[in-house]
Amino acid sequence: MPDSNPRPDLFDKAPASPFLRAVHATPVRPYYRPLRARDGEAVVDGRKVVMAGCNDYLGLATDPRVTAAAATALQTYGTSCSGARTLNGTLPLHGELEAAVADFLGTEDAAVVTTGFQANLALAALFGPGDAVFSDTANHASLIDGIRLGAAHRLRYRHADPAHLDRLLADADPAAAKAVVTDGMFSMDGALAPLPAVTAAARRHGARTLVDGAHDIGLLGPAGRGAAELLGVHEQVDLFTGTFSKCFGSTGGFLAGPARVITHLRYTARAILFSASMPPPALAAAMSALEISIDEPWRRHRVLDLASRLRTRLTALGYDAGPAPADPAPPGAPPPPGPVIAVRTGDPADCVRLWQHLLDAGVYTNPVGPPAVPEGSSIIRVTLQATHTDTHVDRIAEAFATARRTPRPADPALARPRQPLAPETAR
Ligand SMILES: Cc1ncc(COP(=O)(O)O)c(C=O)c1O
Repeated sequence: MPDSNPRPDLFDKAPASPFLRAVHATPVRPYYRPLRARDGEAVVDGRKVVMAGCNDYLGLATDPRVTAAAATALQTYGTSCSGARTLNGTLPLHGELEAAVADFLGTEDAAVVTTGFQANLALAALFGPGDAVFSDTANHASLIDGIRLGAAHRLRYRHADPAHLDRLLADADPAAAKAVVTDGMFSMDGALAPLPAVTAAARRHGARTLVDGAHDIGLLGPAGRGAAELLGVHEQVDLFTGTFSKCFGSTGGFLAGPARVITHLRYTARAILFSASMPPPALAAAMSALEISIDEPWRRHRVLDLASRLRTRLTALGYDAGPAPADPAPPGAPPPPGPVIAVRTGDPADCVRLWQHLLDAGVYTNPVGPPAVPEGSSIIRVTLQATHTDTHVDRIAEAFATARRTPRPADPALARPRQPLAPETAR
């Protein structure tokens, strides 16, 4: 007799999201594709293509100096510290990297942690009961999770909307300790947070400003210290988080700010206390890449120049390649200055069809749907690197041009009304 009332099974899960279901209804399989990337190119399925979907913006992850530093640390210290910093997972390299990060950002202290995601989870240790945290709706998932793990009241302000933030701050309990939390450069479309207005609103209401510089520290600003430096408010930011996995050719994360805060986090943040520390090769690679990024500013100038040229070309082809001027809403907000170009595509099937066309034409990109972008939207996320040649960029532009010329039932990537990328729902 079949069980008329079967018990639910935890393992019976529907495909993750409408976006993924729609993608899986097509023959295109864009995710978890094994590849090997180096110097602006990648080998995918045995074929060499232009790599336009990698966050190694400064091209340092395969730089021989960085890999040699990692190899030396590997030989000297082994593969792993096999434990957390507190007890048995601290090498001299951890302290040296922390000093270098603090020196670079001009903060009193810094703590390095195993990933950038964990750096943001560690923030939970700051957010106690009775506190209030104000979060941009387009913040990275790790920031959202760090806030959720904490005990503070969470209030979300509309993406890049400091007037909305200001209103929420004004309405909040005056007795609550407050923090405003935002990405510096938003990961999916490369738009800058309006940090001058955000930090001003925070100050007006006695709130601390916490900025995740995962995509912009090492890249933007006169000294490469990030979006806050570029926008002239580096000193107004109270605490930075970041990663070594994008500009700094490695893996790992950091928090940088006042010594008393960093000490508090070292002793209380569960993401630090209960996880094995950054491994030796990653530490040495990050240290080497940080030094190179400081010594070789041409890298950031080069990638920003290439991105600006490519963005112009894609827009001229008719693509909605951002910045959507309405996206970072505030008047006078600067356009995305960085190496992330979001080509808006709309329908998931069209998004992955365009992705497949680009790959067939020899260009690897990233198709992105919800929850990384708002429900109902999708993008082809194109990223550039300092190690790209002009020819690489020509090939990217040409692949997009041929997609435009390829007849297809109404190509939705073209001439589509601009859609803001700010998620309306929590991720
Ligand atoms: C804005 C932002 N913060 C944090 C992270 C997490 O960094 P990591 O990859 O080092 O865990 C990412 C990674 O994509 C990110 O984009």
